[in-house]
Amino acid sequence: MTEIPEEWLEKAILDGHINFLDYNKFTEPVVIGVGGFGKVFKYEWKDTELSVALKCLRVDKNIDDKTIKNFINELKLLRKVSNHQNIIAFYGVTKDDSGYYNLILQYADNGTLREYLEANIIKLQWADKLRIAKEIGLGLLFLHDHNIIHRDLHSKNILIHQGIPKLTDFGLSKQINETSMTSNSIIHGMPAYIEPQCLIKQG
Ligand SMILES: Nc1ncnc2c1ncn2[C@@H]1O[C@H](COP(=O)(O)OP(=O)(O)OP(=O)(O)O)[C@@H](O)[C@H]1O
Repeated sequence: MTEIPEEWLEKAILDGHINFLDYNKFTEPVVIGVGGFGKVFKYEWKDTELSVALKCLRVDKNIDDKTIKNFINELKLLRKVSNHQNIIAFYGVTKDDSGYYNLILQYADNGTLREYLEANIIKLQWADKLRIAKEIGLGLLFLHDHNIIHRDLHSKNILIHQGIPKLTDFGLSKQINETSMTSNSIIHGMPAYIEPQCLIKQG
């Protein structure tokens, strides 16, 4: 049966599978980035004193089904794995004043790994770099233990919060099961980070 992504989301909220939070719980929006789904804002979450990142799915007439599917895919996978220290925390969804759904994510205060390395390259010791590499590995291991492959891992999809790496951006990720193991040969992700073997096999 074909699943209509937005209907799936509404049903999951209604059935209590996804935490839905009132948009008025979030204050002081600041734009922090723009991604495939739309703008990303930093907000302060009243009641918790946490900063959060709201990732908006801007559904206008130009949006394609693939973008909505990636958004829902990210949400489904985050639900399963976001309780690991090296994966961005996922708190639920909200609907903004324009009626758009937003993912509510932990705010990473040091930005992306790429930005963090650029800003701290002189200060960082080998021990820090090794710890970061090890923690990225732990995040990946946790994904793989849940049969999830990220498929778009690069330095802009790893965020740093208080010096700790957090894997993010699961839009292209995939839950592996027996049927999908053999059937998918499409290449995804940022070209510079794609495993060379994948390109050879395509040739
Ligand atoms: N949780 C977060 N904490 C801090 N900054 C974030 C967070 N999520 C996203 N950002 C910022 O917003 C930018 C865009 O994020 P997003 O994940 O939507 O897009 P992307 O990875 O650039 O694009 P795409 O979704 O198309 O792969 C990031 O590069 C980062 O700078």
